Amino acid sequence: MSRTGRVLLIDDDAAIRTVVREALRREGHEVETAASLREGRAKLAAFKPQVLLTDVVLPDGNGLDAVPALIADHPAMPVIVLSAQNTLATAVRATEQGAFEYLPKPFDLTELGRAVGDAIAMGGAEAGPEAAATTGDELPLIGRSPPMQEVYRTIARVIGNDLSVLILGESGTGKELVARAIHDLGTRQARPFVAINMAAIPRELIESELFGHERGAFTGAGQRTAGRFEQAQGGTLFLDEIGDMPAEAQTRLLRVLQSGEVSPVGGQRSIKVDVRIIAATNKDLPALVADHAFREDLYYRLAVVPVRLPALRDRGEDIGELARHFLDRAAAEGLPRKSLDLAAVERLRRHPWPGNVRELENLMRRLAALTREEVVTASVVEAQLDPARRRAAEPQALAGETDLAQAVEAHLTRLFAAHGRDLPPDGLYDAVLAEVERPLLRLSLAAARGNQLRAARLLGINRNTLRKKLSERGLDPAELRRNA
Ligand SMILES: Nc1ncnc2c1ncn2[C@@H]1O[C@H](COP(=O)(O)OP(=O)(O)OP(=O)(O)O)[C@@H](O)[C@H]1O
Repeated sequence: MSRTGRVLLIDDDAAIRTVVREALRREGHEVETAASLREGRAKLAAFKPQVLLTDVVLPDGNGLDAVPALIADHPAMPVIVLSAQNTLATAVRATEQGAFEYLPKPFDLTELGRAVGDAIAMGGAEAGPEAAATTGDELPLIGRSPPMQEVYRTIARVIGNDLSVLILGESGTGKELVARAIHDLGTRQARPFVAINMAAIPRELIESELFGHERGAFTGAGQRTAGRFEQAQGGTLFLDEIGDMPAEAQTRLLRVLQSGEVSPVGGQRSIKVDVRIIAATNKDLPALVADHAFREDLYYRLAVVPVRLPALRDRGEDIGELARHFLDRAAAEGLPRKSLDLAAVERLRRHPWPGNVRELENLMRRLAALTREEVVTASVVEAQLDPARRRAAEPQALAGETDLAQAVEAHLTRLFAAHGRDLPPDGLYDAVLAEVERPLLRLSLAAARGNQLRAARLLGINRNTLRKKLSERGLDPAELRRNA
C-alpha cells in the first residue's frame, strides 16, 4: 500500500507552509499549499488531494468548523487538523468533525510525516463509527503541556470505537478521570460506567464481584447476584489497579474477554456481555509480565491502546492552571476564595508531587481552608509544603499518607471551614469516628453478603466486637443483610 500521494496544506503562516511543503516533498509527496479557506477550496477542486492538512485559525474562517464542508465533496479524504489550541476540547472536536488526526502545534515533522503516510495508506477506507456528539460542556481534564496533548489525542482516537484501553500512570495522575472521559465522550455514554478497584476488594471476593454468583455458590451467598460485567452491560467497565488482580481471576477474565460471556461463580450458565474494557495501573505491568505475576496474553488483550499519564512533576507548565482550577472549585464548594501570586506558582512547580494531581488538589483545599491571606504567596505555600511545619500543624499529613487519610483530611478540612474559625463542635472526635466506622461496618457486611462471621474475619475483629460496634453505631444487621 502506498504511503505517498497528493497533499494539500491550508495555513496562513508562510513559514509553516514552506517547512511542511519541503519536508513532505522530501518524503515523496506532491504538495500544494493555500493561505486561506477560499484558496484551499479552489485548490481542492483542481488538485484533488488525497490528504488535507488544515490549520484552525485562518483569515477567512475556522478550519475546524470548515472540515465537514471541505470534505463533503470528497468523503473519502482524510483530514489532519493542525492547531495551536491545545486542549482536549479541540482534539475531541476535530474527531467529531470527521478529522482523521489532530496534531497540536508546534508539531514535529517526523510525526507529521507519519500521520500523512498513515492517512494515505488508509486511502478511501471507511472511517470508524462516528463518535457521539459532546454536549459542549466543559471537559474535565486540565493541562495543555505536550504530554497531556498526547493523552488528548489518544482519547480522541478511542472514543469512536470499542478498543481496550490501558491507562498507565502514578497514583493521582488522573487515570480514573481519563477512563470516565473516554466513556462520557464515546458512543456508550448513555449506558453505565462501572468501576471496580482490584486493590480495594478482598482477593477471595474479586471473582464473584466481577462475574457475579449463583444462589448458594459459597457460604453466605444468599441469592443470585449480578457481577460488575453484567452491571456494565452495554457500557464501560473500568478495572482499576489491574496489576493487583489475583492469578485465577486473571485467567477467568481472559476467558470472558475471549468469549464475550460471563459465567457466574457456582453455576453452569453463561451470559453474553457487551462491555468496553478500560484498565488502569500504577504498577510496571510489563515487569509483572516478565516476572510471571501477570498473564502476558491478558496484558496484550488489555493494552490494545496504552495511554501514559504524565507525572505532575513532568508537566510543570500545567501546575498554575490546575492549582487555580482547584482553588475555584474550593470556592464553589463554599471555602474562602483565594488566588495565587506568580511566586507561589513558581514554588509549586519546584515541588516533586509524589501524590501528583490529587496531592495538588488537597493542598489547594488546605490553602483555601486554613490560610488567612486572600492572595497566597510563595512563603505560604512553602509553609504548607514544609513537612516539619505541616507535621506540627496536622499530624495525619505525613509523607506516606494513604488515599484514605487524604480523603479524610479533605473532608475534615471542609468540616472545619464550615464552622469558620470557631472551635470545632462538641464531640468531634466521636463524630468523625462514627462517620468512618459506619461505612466500614456496612461495606464489610455487604462484602461478606451479610454473614457476620465472615465480616468480622474480614475486619480482623471478633464477632462479638462486630455486634457491639453495629449496635453502638445504630446499624441493624438484619436490614443490612436484606440490602446486601
Ligand atoms: N488533568 C486533570 N485535570 C483536573 N483534575 C484532575 C486531572 N488529573 C487528575 N485530576 C484530579 O485529581 C484527582 C485524582 O485523579 P484520579 O482519581 O483520576 O487519579 P488516579 O490516577 O486514578 O489515582 P489512583 O491511581 O490513586 O487511583 C481527582 O480528584 C481528579 O479529579
